[in-house]
Amino acid sequence: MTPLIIALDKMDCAQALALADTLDPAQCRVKVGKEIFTREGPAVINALHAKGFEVFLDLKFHDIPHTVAQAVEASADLGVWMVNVHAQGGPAMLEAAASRLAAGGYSTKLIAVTVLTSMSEQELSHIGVSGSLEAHVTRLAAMSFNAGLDGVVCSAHEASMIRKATSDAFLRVTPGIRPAFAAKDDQSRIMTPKQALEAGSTHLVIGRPVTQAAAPQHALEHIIQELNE
Ligand SMILES: O=C(O)c1cc(=O)[nH]c(=O)n1[C@@H]1O[C@H](COP(=O)(O)O)[C@@H](O)[C@H]1O
Repeated sequence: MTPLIIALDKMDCAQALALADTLDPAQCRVKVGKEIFTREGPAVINALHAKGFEVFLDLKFHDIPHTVAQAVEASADLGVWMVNVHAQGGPAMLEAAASRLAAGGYSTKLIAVTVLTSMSEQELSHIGVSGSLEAHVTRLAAMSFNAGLDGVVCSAHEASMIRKATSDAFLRVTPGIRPAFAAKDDQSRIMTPKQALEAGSTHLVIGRPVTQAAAPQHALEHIIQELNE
């Protein structure tokens, strides 16, 4: 199955579905995030499922364990392929979420955001995290692995380190992907799709380079071509 996940950001339901119509569910999965889900709710997920897409619901839950377990279960009830939480919520929160999905027999994958790809080491120090960014990401990834999650969201720069600290099967979902033809935007720790897979990513989250392109399907095909070169 394809490693590509296209982030449907900054859109309403009609725009997201129009964009999805230009994409091929055999070539990518789609990610529904806070902006569109807050506007449109589960209807957008149902519509994307009806078009044959597997959906990553990216709401990055971060709350007390009980609340997050309930929210993750509610997401799984929507039939989504993947859902995420913030690893910074701590081991009890992560374990509550993972064990709730396991107890319910859900196949929805649960992953945790380590350190956002927009953050630099300097910014991390502003929120009181001392030491290297890599060490912090690895610590959060190991914690997520031990709590029974399926993987993490991280920068491709950290993917190989995380694989070593966890397992090959532990998913490394990496945003901050910028094909050779695209602008960096607000992302800080970026890589091209090909570099990211070579560096140990299992899945690539790509938003603006595809969604803001004049011809999104053409941009997606360009990325697939870059991957195959
Ligand atoms: O969880 C995410 O998907 C995520 C985590 C992270 O650390 N950085 C990050 O950029 N993302 C998401 O990945 C997508 C990246 O979009 P582009 O920067 O437009 O490619 C956005 O939907 C972000 O919300």
